[in-house]
Amino acid sequence: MTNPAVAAGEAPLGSLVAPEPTERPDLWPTTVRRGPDGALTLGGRTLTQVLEQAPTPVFVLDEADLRGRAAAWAAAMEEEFWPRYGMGGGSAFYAGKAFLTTRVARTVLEEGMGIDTASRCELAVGLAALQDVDGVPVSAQKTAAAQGALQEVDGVPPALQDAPTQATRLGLHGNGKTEAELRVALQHRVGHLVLDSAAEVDLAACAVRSLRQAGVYGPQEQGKVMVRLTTGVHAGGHEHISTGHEDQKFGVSVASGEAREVCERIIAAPELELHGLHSHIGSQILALDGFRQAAQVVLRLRHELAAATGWLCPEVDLGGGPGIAYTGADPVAPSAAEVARALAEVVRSTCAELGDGVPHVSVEPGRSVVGPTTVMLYTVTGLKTVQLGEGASRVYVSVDGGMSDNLRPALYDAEYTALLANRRPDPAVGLVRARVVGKHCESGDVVVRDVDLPVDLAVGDVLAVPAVGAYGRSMANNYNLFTRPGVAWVADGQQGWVLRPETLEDLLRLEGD
Ligand SMILES: Cc1ncc(COP(=O)(O)O)c(C=O)c1O
Ligand SMILES: N[C@@H](CCCC[NH3+])C(=O)O
Repeated sequence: MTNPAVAAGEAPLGSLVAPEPTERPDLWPTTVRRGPDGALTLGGRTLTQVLEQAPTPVFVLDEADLRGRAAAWAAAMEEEFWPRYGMGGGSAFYAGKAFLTTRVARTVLEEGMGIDTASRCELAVGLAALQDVDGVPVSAQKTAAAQGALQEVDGVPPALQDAPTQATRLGLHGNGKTEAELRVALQHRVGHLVLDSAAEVDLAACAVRSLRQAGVYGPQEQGKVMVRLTTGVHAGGHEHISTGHEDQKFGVSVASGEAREVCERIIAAPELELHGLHSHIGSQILALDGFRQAAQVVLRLRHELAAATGWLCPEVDLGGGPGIAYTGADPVAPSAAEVARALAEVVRSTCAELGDGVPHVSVEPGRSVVGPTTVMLYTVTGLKTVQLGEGASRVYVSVDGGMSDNLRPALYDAEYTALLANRRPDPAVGLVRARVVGKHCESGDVVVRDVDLPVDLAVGDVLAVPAVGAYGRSMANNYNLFTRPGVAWVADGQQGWVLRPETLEDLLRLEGD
């Protein structure tokens, strides 16, 4: 068979074939391989077995892989920053925004990570999981007034009235937090309550006063808070996911002096303790230099604050952001151990230069914990060939999902790849340049912009898109009243649902009169 040509200026045909799991293991969940029949197997289950219980479109999460990645991050931070090396200790918090359910939260907590949350419902899920895993006893001091405070926040279920009150393995982020949200976090003594603005300092102080009055806090007890700094370091895969530079909504600027003012206010406030300084420079970062630069800015501010006030912040949180590979064109991303080592080196040398003790150092990776653990399975529903002139053509491959289950291509021009999953591609049949598209009424509804697929691809074939675990299901939506796909877990030959597929009933349940 003669392969059709690709358009001028495009990558040569054959260069955009999705790597097999054996070729680029970093792209795929650890247990994915081809079975004897040529179809993929996931978590010890054949593709047919997976699809019998979880038809396409479906996310499939490899639970052993998630455990391994969470354990690797926890171990890397502990090993690099453990006090026996003269460091102040280290910890890793999973950024739940990447994908959070109670099961996912329990899994990462069991493997030694904390959980960073960014909304009241993420916090509620983190609290529920923490209670399951750590069994932290319910506060004996909980009063009716405090229960009233909890109820003020919609979406924090009554079950959380019994939540642990020493949730130091949780964090809460977000710009524009309300006093009620801050109060819930303070009531549960989340370990990383990251204030985002000067206004939040006042609200947090106010919340502590009300918790003292309610008897939830002792008369002198302080709320432990961190401050999110804007370090001026620009990094990340796309403008919309880069967050350390000055002209954006998060954090307080170090360069303008606002950060120092805000921190000094916290140090002076009787209700608050400045537990740490926080920096998050962006997401999908593959080079480590930005992290090093940001760490230096944070540590210098810590030094200046100590010189001015005598208070040396015990902790520094260097945020999330480590990237992953999405296609065969991406480099293999730095491992958790490599990132932790780079941070340890810069923290150690900068503190030595400044003459400061080394702080406890934490990180908040999301994408690199869950991203590669999950593949999306789609069924091919249609094929259309478009002639591009001069013999070039492109095949549009429609699948039974689209921008409602993966918004990243539309939002960030994100690149993905797709592998024929239900049979081994036959090298003898040749390739076509394909664009995998969804079923939504938008021409920008693209799942994979460019990929080379076998010429004999047919309706009914199954495609696997790797690396969709982070910001896939978590940013899924109901456009065109699509029901959001489920997330199946697979492990040791078993499977179940992390999240069941949404149904029409789920959508109709919310309708009003
Ligand atoms: C404050 C904060 N921490 C952690 C993360 C997690 O980032 P990533 O998934 O890139 O590791 C984000 C998202 O970019 C974030 O905004
Ligand atoms: N949602 C983004 C990452 C931003 C994370 C939040 N700060 C993505 O899909 O890449």
